[in-house]
Parts: sequence; C-alpha cells; structure tokens
Amino acid sequence: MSSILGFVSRNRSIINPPEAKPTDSTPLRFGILGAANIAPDALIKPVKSHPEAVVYAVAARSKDRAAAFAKTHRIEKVYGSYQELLDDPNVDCIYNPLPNGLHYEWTMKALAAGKHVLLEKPASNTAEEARAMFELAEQKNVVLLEAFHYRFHPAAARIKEIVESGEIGQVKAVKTSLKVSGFMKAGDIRYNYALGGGALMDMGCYTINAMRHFSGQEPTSVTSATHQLVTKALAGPGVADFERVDKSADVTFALSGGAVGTISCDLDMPARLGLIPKLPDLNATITGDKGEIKVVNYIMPTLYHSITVKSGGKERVEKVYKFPNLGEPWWTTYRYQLEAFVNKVKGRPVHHWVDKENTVKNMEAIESVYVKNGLGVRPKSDWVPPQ
Ligand SMILES: NC(=O)C1=CN([C@@H]2O[C@H](COP(=O)(O)OP(=O)(O)OC[C@H]3O[C@@H](n4cnc5c(N)ncnc54)[C@H](OP(=O)(O)O)[C@@H]3O)[C@@H](O)[C@H]2O)C=CC1
Ligand SMILES: O=C1OC[C@@H](O)[C@H](O)[C@H]1O
Repeated sequence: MSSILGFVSRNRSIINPPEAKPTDSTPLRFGILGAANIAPDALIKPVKSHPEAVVYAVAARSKDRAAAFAKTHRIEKVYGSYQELLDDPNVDCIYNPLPNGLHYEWTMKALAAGKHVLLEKPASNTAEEARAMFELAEQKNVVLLEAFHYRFHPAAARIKEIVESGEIGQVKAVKTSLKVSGFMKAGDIRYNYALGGGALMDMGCYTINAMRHFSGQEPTSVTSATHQLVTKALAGPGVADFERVDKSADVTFALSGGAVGTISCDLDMPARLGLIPKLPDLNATITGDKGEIKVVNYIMPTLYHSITVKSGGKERVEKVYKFPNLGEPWWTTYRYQLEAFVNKVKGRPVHHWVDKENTVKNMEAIESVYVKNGLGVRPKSDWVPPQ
C-alpha cells in the first residue's frame, strides 16, 4: 500500500513540481535552443523547484513557434534565431536539445559566446567533435555537460556502490537495454542520418553509457553487432540515407576487465498483434562471480524502479529515491542533474559529474559499433569554426 501511495505522490509531483522559494543567490538564467519536445521534462520543470535557476529565454527557427512555446511555459524572452539568443548577455547558460547533428555547431557557438552548456546526449555526431567542444569549454573556462541524466539519480549511485563494494564479486557480464514501442512518428529526427539519427545514437548511447558506468569497465572491442534498418516510410518523404540508419541494434563488446558487455536498443519495437505497443524494456543486469544485480528501469527511476541483488544465497530488493542529504523522492533524474550543473557553474562540489574523457569514450564506443556494422560513423558537421 505504501509503495502505491509513494508511486502516486512521486508522479504527481513530477508533473507539477513544488515551486522553489527564492534565495539571496542570483539565479542562473538559461536559454533554450529550439522549442524541443524534451525541454519541459529535462529543464523547464526541474528549474521550477531549483531556487537558483530560471528559464529566461527560448529561441526557435520561427519566432512564432518560439513565442507559442514561451507562452505555454511562461518564458520571458523570445528569439527567432539561435544566434540572437546566444548574443543576449543576460543568458548565462544554454540548454542544447537540438538534433544530434546540430549539437556540435551550436554548442561551439554557445561556448565561444562564453555560455555554460547543458548539452543533450549524445554529445555530437563524432568523438572528434566531442573532444573539440570540451577543449573550447576549457579554454573559455565554462562548464559543459553531456546530459546523461540517469547517472545523477541516487538509484544509479546505489547500483554503482553495490558493484564497487565487491558484493557480487568480479563483474563478468553486463547487459543494458533501452527499447520502446509506439512513441516515434515517421519523420522523427532519430530516423534522419544527416541529423545524427540511429537507434545506437539515441537509445544506444544510454545503453553503452550504462554498460560502462555500472561495470566500471571500458570496451576494448566490438565482438558482434547486428541491427535492423529504418524503412523509407519511417524516415519520411525525401529523407536521404535512411539505409544507413539503424532502427534497432544488438551489440556485444569485450570489456577491459574481462567482462562481456551486451547492449540492446530499439526505437520502435513491433506492436503486439500489430496493434498493442509493447511495454518498454529499460532494464540492466550486472553479473559477477559471486552474485547478480537486476535493475528494472535504470533510466527513469523516479517513476518506479527496483534493484534486485542476489548474493550469498540471498535475494533482496532495494529502491532509492533520494540521497541522505540531497533530493526529494519526486526529484527526477533531470532535477538531480540540474542540481549538479548549477553547483558546478557556481564552483561548488557536485554529487556526480560526466567529464570530457567519459563523454569522448562513449562517442568512441558508438563509432566503433558503426564501423563494425558497416553503417558508418554519423556525418561530421559541415560547420567550420572561425579561425
Ligand atoms: N534527456 C532525455 O531524456 C532526452 C534527450 N533527447 C535528446 O534531445 C534532443 C532533441 O530531442 P527531441 O526534443 O525529441 O527533438 P525534437 O524533435 O523536439 O527537435 C528538437 C528541436 O530541434 C530543432 N531543429 C533544428 N533544426 C532542425 C531540423 N533540421 N529538423 C528538425 N528539428 C530541427 C527544432 O527547433 P525549432 O523549435 O527551432 O524548430 C526542434 O524544436 C536530441 O539530441 C535527443 O537525443 C530527447 C529525448 C529525451
Ligand atoms: O533520451 C531519450 O530518452 C527517452 C527516449 O524516449 C528518447 O528517444 C531519447 O531521445
């Protein structure tokens, strides 16, 4: 009963988060590039409960679209181009939720303008672009974070803590999945090669990240890689190169500590009987020589999750929604991520971080799969930074 009440209360607050009381500290002013679908969940709602952050501006390719978005979300400033928003000296931080193939260009421009950037995953189309963005952030002395939000939640911290405690012994295998059904429409940016589409880029970047994060081991080689392709109908009219875009992917890696890593991602699992969408698969299993951890929903754990640990002939289930000294049960992964981002910008300690090396390694792993499966690394941006 208490877990049902907890579920209802958490999910009510996720939809309508309590508003923060203002503090003396000057809030960071965020500007959003694009009236993106993900922006309300990933930034606008989390900001409401953060006393030191506001969403101040939004830009879209059409000013009307930006204005409609601003009205819905009560955002003060509206711009009809991304560059105008970057030119606004009142904007401290940029949230970049553009299609993957535009991450590099607009993050580089934002960093060049001296803004801190919260950048959607995957960081860019190529590892080289990811490296260049972090180098510019270092030069400009600003913060850049690839938004692997799930890692900031206490459930992810607990999974890692159990692995590192040695309770399940040496990690021998890790399997991470992210598969959905019935969410994506034809013409989605995820089905577009030029925009950095592909299951491996979208869902797969999380599965690779979680495989690396939970096991504490890095890929040394891709041992097998299979995929299903996007159809012309899914890609949408006139969209080129759809035969280079994976709708799903199943990959096995050899990992640095000797474990086998398996990832599985799907942007659109076939519906049951062709009609009923399947339940998402958001699970992870970490198997050691002394035990096993099975995680249900490592990606959006605030909604619900379970961490089942088998070791020493016993089994227990853990659920963790807050840290002892940080968070609330209804804080989403995005809210925990925002906490760290604001703290980093303000020069304070953070409870978790994803650094340059980590982001570059993730992009390298994605690239290694696209090389192995023959689809080819996503196209590098044709935008060239001014000399
Ligand atoms: N952290 C998370 O949980 C999630 C992260 N993501 C990531 O966020 C990013 C955006 O995803 P999502 O919000 O679903 O995307 P949308 O389909 O909503 O697109 C985002 C924005 O891209 C802009 N855009 C600019 N150029 C183009 C173009 N040529 N074609 C289409 N759109 C264009 C549009 O801006 P405009 O308004 O200016 O027209 C649009 O608002 C991706 O990188 C994705 O991987 C996505 C979902 C969840
Ligand atoms: O980042 C993401 O997480 C949730 C998914 O539905 C979405 O496609 C992806 O971009």
